[in-house]
Amino acid sequence: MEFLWPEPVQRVQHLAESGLKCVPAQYVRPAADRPHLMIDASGAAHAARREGFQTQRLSSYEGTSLESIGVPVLDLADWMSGGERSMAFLRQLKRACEEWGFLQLINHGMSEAELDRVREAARGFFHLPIQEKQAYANDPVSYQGYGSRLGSTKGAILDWGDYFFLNILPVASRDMTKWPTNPHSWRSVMEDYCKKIAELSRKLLEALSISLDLTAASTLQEAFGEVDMGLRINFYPPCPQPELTLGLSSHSDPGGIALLLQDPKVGGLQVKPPSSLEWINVPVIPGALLVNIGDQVQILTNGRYKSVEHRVVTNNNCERLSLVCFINPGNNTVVSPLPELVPRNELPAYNAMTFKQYRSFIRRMGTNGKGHINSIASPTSLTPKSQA
Ligand SMILES: O=C(O)CCC(=O)C(=O)O
Ligand SMILES: [Fe+2]
Repeated sequence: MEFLWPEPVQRVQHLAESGLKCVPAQYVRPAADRPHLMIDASGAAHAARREGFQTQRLSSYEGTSLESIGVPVLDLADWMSGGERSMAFLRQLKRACEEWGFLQLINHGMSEAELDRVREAARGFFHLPIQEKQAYANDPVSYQGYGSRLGSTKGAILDWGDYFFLNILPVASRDMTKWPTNPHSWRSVMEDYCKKIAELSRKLLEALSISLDLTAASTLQEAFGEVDMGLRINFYPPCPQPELTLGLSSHSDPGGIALLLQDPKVGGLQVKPPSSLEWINVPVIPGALLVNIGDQVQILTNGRYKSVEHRVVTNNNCERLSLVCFINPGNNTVVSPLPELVPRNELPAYNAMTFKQYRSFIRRMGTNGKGHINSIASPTSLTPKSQA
């Protein structure tokens, strides 16, 4: 049986390649959601740090100290080295998860050359002829394959981007008919990359649990059950009017944690941490992996570690590619705040539900800032201010 999207699917890449000068109406965001971009002398649009302030080049941060960039940078070699260095790592991790929900991870064990091979295979698929790609078209039930929208609400405003999504774990959830055979290296490169990311995510979950002082009987790993892992490759073509659209509209990731490999040359990711009223550009640190907290970890930690709103802005001259691995609780795992993290005499801040039920929000309704998680905040709890 075929499951259909509510409207015929347009591939954004092919719209962009058709040379249109204006963005079609269904991609135009309401004024309040439009990115603040600045146009430089050559006519190229860049994301502005703040409206009216100087343009920050997204692709180059030479001469900028990492501290002044914003999103904290953590060195996994500190965690692996033990002793005082790993204690310092835990303190930085805790702070990053409480204040930013995002961190840039360096020395994670994968070389830049290796990451480039992953990006190259991923990009190769999007540059295949359209007919070849259409054979992998996804549907709104499994989501696996080549896609161009999130959510199946008729008439929704669409994002200026295409993607490729696959279930990776458990292995039984894979639909191998959706795994590209072209480029030839695609399957082996992605399989190998996902294996390494899964291994890295186990280290991160362990560090996260220790940073929360969780006891061995009640770790995040335990609470996740059998991990569900997904891979999403995002492809954002150049956009003729980037000031009207978003490559990916504001959302927090529904799952546990996400490990994101940015395009090494083209920025576009912006985050809005709880203490900020403005969107902050996330710089590209070549070779780093971005790690971010998803809604399930916010729920499990009773709001202590935050999933943070993020979005992607487009530009008018460069395509952008990113790869995200989502590490989630098992589909049928019931997720609710860990009792150890709920203050005595307080009710849990969130209602319990399975991850599968939770994920159906974004799959049905699309991105919605932090609306999905806020909708399951328990009304009787003292919801932390930052989620209001
Ligand atoms: O492309 C990016 O940098 C972000 C992608 C993202 O947030 C997602 O796929 O959930
Ligand atoms: Fe995301």
